[in-house]
Amino acid sequence: MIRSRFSGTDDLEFIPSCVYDLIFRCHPPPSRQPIPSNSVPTLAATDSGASAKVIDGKLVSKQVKDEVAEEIATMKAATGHVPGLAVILVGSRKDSQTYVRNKKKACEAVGIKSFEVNLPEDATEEEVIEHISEFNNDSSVHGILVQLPLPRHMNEETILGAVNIEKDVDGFHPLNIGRLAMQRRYPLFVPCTPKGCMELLHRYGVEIKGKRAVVIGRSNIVGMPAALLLQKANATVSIVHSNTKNPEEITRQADIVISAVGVANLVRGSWIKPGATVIDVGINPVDDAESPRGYRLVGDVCYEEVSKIASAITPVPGGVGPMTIAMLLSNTLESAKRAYNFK
Ligand SMILES: NC(=O)C1=CN([C@@H]2O[C@H](COP(=O)(O)OP(=O)(O)OC[C@H]3O[C@@H](n4cnc5c(N)ncnc54)[C@H](OP(=O)(O)O)[C@@H]3O)[C@@H](O)[C@H]2O)C=CC1
Ligand SMILES: Nc1nc(=O)c2c([nH]1)NC[C@@H]1CN(c3ccc(C(=O)N[C@@H](CCC(=O)O)C(=O)O)cc3)C=[N+]21
Repeated sequence: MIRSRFSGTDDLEFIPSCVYDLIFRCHPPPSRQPIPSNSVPTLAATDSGASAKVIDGKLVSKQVKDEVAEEIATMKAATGHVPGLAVILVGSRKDSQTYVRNKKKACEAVGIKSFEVNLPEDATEEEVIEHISEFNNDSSVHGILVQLPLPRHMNEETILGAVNIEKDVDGFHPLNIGRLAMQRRYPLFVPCTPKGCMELLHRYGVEIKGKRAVVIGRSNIVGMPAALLLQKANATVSIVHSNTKNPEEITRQADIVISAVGVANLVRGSWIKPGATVIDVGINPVDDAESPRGYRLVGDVCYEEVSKIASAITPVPGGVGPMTIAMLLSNTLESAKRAYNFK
């Protein structure tokens, strides 16, 4: 019965208020892992003009993955169970195939069992939902990820809404997003990329409370949840998007900038307040004949300029990207711990 209520966004309108209370009852935020002794050093304020500290997503993601692997081993010893993550890929986009392959490898490395379904580009929405339902009912699966983007003939909302919210390790279900947007409420899962940005800020000791933050981009999977998380952490948040008239002036007010746009070198040095912390989510391929792939990846931020003005900056690659995967593993472990009541 519950599953049918959660099975599509249209159904949300029909949830009576008593059920709403139940769904949105306060869920405590997950406890934070202690920062290990080999943790990254806390940032010291840098003078403007000096070179920014590099926020090393590869290093932090390794720390997170080590912590996840250790907890999984302990859970396995105590319960006999390991977490399971199911990934559904529709179509044959090369970039999506690479992401899925990398997720699978990362799962194996920490002891998460991975399940994979590959469907052709012309699969129907019903077929995808059938696979989701199977995973919803499989007790060895604790996380379900539907790789985005989906083919254009599919309704993303309907498909993401079919995932059991207790297995929504991407945090994309409308109810999890809804909880993120509510005061004093917490979702069962926070979307991995924005969660990875927050984890980087936290582990590098960047203060958020009372600071001004600007998020560039407002997509459902990155910009919007990133802005909500910063606001929940008591920053004063502005959002810059494609219709914003004076993005440079607004961004220059920020102590913390998160850019998630998909335009190479959009954010120039002149956009940044001296000493700001800059998190670059963008992943943009640019032609490079010298690279074995024929292209290399750059962020949204003009690294050369901004690293001279900011106090700290994430590189691309090696910044937010590896954190996204680490947070997916962490969310999957969190889900399995809940399923087995393992603290
Ligand atoms: N590192 C990681 O783990 C991940 C990286 N990414 C990368 O992050 C980037 C963004 O991804 P995603 O959020 O999915 O992208 P979307 O295309 O869904 O959203 C882009 C956002 O940027 C805004 N925008 C577009 N052009 C401009 C502009 N000139 N100035 C200001 N805002 C602009 C859009 O505004 P509007 O709403 O008005 O259209 C939109 O809100 C991509 O490069 C993607 O590859 C994505 C996911 C994970
Ligand atoms: N349901 C769903 N969930 C997602 O989280 C999701 C998705 N769909 N669709 C696509 C985007 C993109 N994304 C990235 C993950 C890792 C890197 C990553 O590890 N990047 C490396 C570089 C990798 C390379 O070199 O190719 C880095 O930045 O260092 C990047 C991007 C997750 N996404």
